[in-house]
Amino acid sequence: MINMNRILNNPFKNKGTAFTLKERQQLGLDGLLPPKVQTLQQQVDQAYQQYQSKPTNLAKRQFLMTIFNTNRILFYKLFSQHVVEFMPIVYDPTIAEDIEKYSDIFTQPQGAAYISIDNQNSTNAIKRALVYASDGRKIRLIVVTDAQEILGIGDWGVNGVDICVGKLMVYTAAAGIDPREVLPVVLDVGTDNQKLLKSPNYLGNRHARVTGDKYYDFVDKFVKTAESTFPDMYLHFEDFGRDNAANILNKYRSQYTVFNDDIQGTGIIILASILGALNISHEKLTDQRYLCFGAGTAGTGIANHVYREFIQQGLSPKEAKKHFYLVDKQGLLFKDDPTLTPQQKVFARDKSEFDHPDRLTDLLSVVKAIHPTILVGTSTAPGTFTKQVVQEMAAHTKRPIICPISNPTKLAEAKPKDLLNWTDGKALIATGVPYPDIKANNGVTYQIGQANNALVYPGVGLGVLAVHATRLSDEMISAAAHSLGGIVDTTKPGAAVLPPVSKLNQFSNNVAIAVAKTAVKQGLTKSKISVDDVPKLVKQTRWSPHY
Ligand SMILES: NC(=O)c1ccc[n+]([C@@H]2O[C@H](COP(=O)([O-])OP(=O)(O)OC[C@H]3O[C@@H](n4cnc5c(N)ncnc54)[C@H](O)[C@@H]3O)[C@@H](O)[C@H]2O)c1
Ligand SMILES: O=C(O)C[C@H](O)C(=O)O
Ligand SMILES: [Mn+2]
Repeated sequence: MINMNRILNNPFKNKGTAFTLKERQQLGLDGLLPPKVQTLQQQVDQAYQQYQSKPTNLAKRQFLMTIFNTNRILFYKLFSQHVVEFMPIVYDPTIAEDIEKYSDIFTQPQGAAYISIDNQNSTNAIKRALVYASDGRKIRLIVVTDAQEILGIGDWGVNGVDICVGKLMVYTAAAGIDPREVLPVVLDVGTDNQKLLKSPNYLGNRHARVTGDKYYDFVDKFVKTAESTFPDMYLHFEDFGRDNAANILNKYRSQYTVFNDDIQGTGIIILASILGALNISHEKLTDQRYLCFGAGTAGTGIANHVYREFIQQGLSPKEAKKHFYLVDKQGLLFKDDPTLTPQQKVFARDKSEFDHPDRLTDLLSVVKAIHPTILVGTSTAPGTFTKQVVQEMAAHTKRPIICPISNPTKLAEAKPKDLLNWTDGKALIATGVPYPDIKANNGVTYQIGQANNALVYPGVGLGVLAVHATRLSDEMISAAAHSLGGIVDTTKPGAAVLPPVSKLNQFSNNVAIAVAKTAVKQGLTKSKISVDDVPKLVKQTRWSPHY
């Protein structure tokens, strides 16, 4: 009896109606399923019919989560046949709505590990949570969040667990990461979200965020316990707050194989977007002037990776820095500002460079003063790339590169259709969420590249796992960005700056091979591997859904 329950209730083992009659007998499942034995494809088709009947995106997501919670193979087979359609449902933007409502609509813990600073703040308690949640599985990938800065929607406390589950789904759908080897983890250190603290339904710790040493000690216990419990594990940090994200990455990256998606994943995808745009415009990177709008975790992370590419392409660090400008709430960031974060300080400017520095307090004035050729929005401030800003930028460069990537959709700095219309189709655009093709006023149909880190982090993970990389180096990150080139036909009018999501599987493979080869060349693998073996190892590491 116990055995039977374990199998039908174990999403990693359950096949549902696809258990053959013989299996049903052997496993003690006689009479526990309707008589018809279905193939995986029949289950997929039937599930897809049900999916289509759901009235809203949230209802669609919840339906898919039911499949996810009962049968992972069915879920991933279904996902694999509808990647483009499902990405915005299981992931961004629908996931944002799901996170906001998580406690109100809670039905299932989704196989995550919940680690609370209140009652699990010890190595033993953390280890127990990790061991119980992994239930005997060998974990090779953890996505962890403390949910302080979820997408652009802010602090969502324990509700943020969804982003880890969603990111992991994309790992498997895009790059074939074995779903049995992954674990979503949420660190609940409290929340400063008053709405949650007041809500009777809220399921997390009901107090303000713990900060300072106590917070860092807790994170440290988690990292060390996770690393010792799962020694062959790649640790992905997601949506930590601006004051902590870079600190945590920098603290652990020379010791463990860790990755911060908002800093590094976003760095890769925007660098790839820029390289893709320059392939279309035939301009040189080192001729560009870069303006970051919203200099937080993602903004400064991206700037840093693009800056490295300037150096890669021959500029000295001092020369390269001259091409970068950061704007945040206060306007252009200057060195004498005592509120700058360490990441902002790197690119802050001298007031003496400008005639009227005190006037540079809004985006339009800064654009007028510096004439950027690349504008990247990570501000969470919707609609801030106005017609005036964009036309001012376009007046001084032939093909302005514009990336409004604040998520979800409602927070984007601009809509791609407007950007195209305001610039007569000249803007080279990448957005955070997917957009359908756009027919602009000039008659050309434009494809819009999706600059979401989801296009690259799965491939990076696959590469790391395939060769058991011991660190994730800047060189591996740069290789990932470069590997996205050559897929789009850049001669076609309206070509996108990035390859389409429909080719996610193909280019995740390219990313994985590039990352893994670089790790091998740098000697950053657990054992010695030949570069020639990398494609084979990547292929072997890819899991695919079948019974
Ligand atoms: N497309 C992607 O792959 C991707 C990846 C990471 C982050 N993002 C998006 O980027 C945004 C920022 O994320 P983050 O993690 O860096 O958050 P963050 O809080 O670290 O950074 C946001 C920054 O914007 C600044 N800001 C807020 N309002 C502003 C305004 N009106 N004008 C100028 N600056 C303003 C804040 O002061 C802060 O420095 C989010 O919407 C997130 O979804 C997208
Ligand atoms: O989750 C996403 O859609 C991308 C990114 O990591 C973000 O924080 O916005
Ligand atoms: Mn994120």
